[in-house]
Amino acid sequence: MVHGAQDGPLIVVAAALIRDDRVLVQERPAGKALAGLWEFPGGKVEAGETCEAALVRELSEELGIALGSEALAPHSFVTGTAGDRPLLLLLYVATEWAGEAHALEASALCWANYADLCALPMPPADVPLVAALRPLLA
Ligand SMILES: Nc1nc2c([nH]c(=O)n2[C@H]2C[C@H](O)[C@@H](COP(=O)(O)OP(=O)(O)OP(=O)(O)O)O2)c(=O)[nH]1
Repeated sequence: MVHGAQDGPLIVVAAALIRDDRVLVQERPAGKALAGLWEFPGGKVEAGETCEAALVRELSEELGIALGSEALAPHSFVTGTAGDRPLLLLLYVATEWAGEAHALEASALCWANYADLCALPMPPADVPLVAALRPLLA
């Protein structure tokens, strides 16, 4: 996508889906930027979309699960870069959704406890998000 100097940061929304004190992370598939790294499911907010609507859409596309915006609790954020562009990544927490998560776009899924999460290779921007999730995980 072409972007200009007037553009703000790239806004990415992601979810920490928590079940039994574990969080769902997915492996970015071959062919995508950061392939092979593990991430929280989510993606870019499209023009005209609210952050919550974008995340509800991404969770449906990537995992096949359904939830309403009200099920997304704002949790933490980080700033970083995505390629040459400033990145603002907003992490929400959800504990209730409908359906079973499947890797519809990722190469694999993992329900990770805190030690698992620390051992998985993740994008550098995710490090503070992992630390912020510590109290919620086994
Ligand atoms: N979903 C997600 N993206 C992350 C995380 N950490 C991190 O640095 N990112 C970055 C990677 C990408 O530069 C960007 C997300 O872009 P993406 O390409 O996955 O978004 P998308 O699903 O809308 O993908 P696409 O339609 O453009 O292919 O945010 C994370 O934990 N989850």
